[in-house]
Amino acid sequence: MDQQRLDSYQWGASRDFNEHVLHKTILVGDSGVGKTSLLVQFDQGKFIPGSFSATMGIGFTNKVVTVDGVRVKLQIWDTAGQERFRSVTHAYYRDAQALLLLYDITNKSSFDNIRAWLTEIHEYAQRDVVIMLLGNKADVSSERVIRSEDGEILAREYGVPFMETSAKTGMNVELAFLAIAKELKSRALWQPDGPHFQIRDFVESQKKQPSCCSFL
Ligand SMILES: Nc1nc2c(ncn2[C@@H]2O[C@H](COP(=O)(O)OP(=O)(O)OP(=O)(O)O)[C@@H](O)[C@H]2O)c(=O)[nH]1
Repeated sequence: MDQQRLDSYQWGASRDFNEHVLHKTILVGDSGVGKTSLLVQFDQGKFIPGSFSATMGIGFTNKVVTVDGVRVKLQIWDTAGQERFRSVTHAYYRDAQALLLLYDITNKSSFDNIRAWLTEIHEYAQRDVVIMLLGNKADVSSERVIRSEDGEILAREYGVPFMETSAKTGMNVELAFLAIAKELKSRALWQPDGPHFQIRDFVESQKKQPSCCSFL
């Protein structure tokens, strides 16, 4: 890899974060599936239990993820899941490079609505946007109504990677963002003769690790 290209990808022309290569990533899914909680867990490593306050509109958090020694900058947008904000959030899809699409494993309608979300994504987002499906609240096993296999089947149908997460315990939260960062870095620094990163293969290989996907 050409060092100059790598340096300009990592550091940009100045030390101003906003002038670096920022990969815009958006969290979408029904209201209450845990988008804000997932972002707070990833950004601050904590879960704030208690009353649910729905996101109004949209906001973002900048986060640096180190991938194979390279700094990858994600600008993560947290959108409001409520229907009344939908026209606002559509406008943000266009320049998104990645979309994390969440449902709640304890809420059937949030899973059933995934197809509608994917239709919207295909209508408003770029054709090559990276999409990852996440079944959140995996810690609430007693209230589970969507089997992990159902998530797998749906993800396979749409050709997107899938994993279950818990914003409460942190399960797979870093892994989900790491996978997205790896894919975006690989695309940004793509070389014709270099290895091509496959996000679905990466996610599947990580799920097979003994340390993966535990609720403990
Ligand atoms: N047990 C458990 N509760 C969760 C998890 N993620 C979120 N919650 C709870 O679910 C509720 C909704 O979470 P939010 O993160 O606000 O959901 P949201 O998707 O951002 O909702 P909108 O802003 O309306 O789109 C809150 O009470 C959270 O504490 C999780 O992984 N496990």
